[in-house]
Amino acid sequence: MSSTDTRDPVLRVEDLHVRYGGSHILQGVSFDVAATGVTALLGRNGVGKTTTLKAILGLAPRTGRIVANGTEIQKHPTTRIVRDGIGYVPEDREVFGGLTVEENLRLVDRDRGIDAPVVQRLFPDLVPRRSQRAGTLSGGQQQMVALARVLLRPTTLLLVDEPTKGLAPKLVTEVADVLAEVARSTPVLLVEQNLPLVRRIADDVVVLDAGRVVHRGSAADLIADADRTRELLGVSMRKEGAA
Ligand SMILES: Nc1ncnc2c1ncn2[C@@H]1O[C@H](COP(=O)(O)OP(=O)(O)OP(=O)(O)O)[C@@H](O)[C@H]1O
Repeated sequence: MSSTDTRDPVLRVEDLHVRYGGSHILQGVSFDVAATGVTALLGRNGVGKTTTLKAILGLAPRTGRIVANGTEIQKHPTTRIVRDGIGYVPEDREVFGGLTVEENLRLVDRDRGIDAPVVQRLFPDLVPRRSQRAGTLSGGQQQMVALARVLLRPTTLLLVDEPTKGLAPKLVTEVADVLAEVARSTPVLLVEQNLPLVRRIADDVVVLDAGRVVHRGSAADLIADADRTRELLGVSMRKEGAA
């Protein structure tokens, strides 16, 4: 048996700092992302969640240690980090509204596009919409195009920033289902404000406050503790709350 534990994290972040000018945005953030399932990165508005994702990707000026798949990446440029398998779906989705679903996907995978097995398996709803302009899709379907575009490349870890922001409840559920399915094969670090969704699909949570980690643990345990959740996030779930 190798000494490598299958529970070794896919990502380890140690003492991550980000400064913008005189602002010290991340102040020594450390956490692991498990090699399976969904790890949710939570926190009130403006605490540094998006900055954490950008720092992992090299899109924010950072110091500290970041180990992905056993390799230190904190000195690598973004192009290499992405090429080595860290996928990123930013908050604004960035689909090309004037292009069809198929064209959006062919920009990444010229040969297979929507016919790629990963798209057929994870995003079957997109298949009959291959000739539809992406700008006319629902917000949930646009999110699926954005996810599919990233997953067309070999991905060992997927970073997803607030994928359900602004979506109607039914579409939130659709996106949650897709993310849960994605996470069966690719670990996900998810920034999300929707607690019912976090309870439904996340295994672990990391909570930031003012640029520091203030809580790490199981998603179910945190959300079951309404007082602690309210203390950390300013909101909590009623017991009967549903996703
Ligand atoms: N490029 C930048 N230059 C200067 N300050 C920035 C920059 N990007 C983010 N910030 C600041 O860093 C802090 C953290 O922002 P960030 O977007 O990471 O928070 P967040 O937790 O993702 O918030 P939200 O939930 O509102 O998206 C905020 O005070 C923000 O104004």
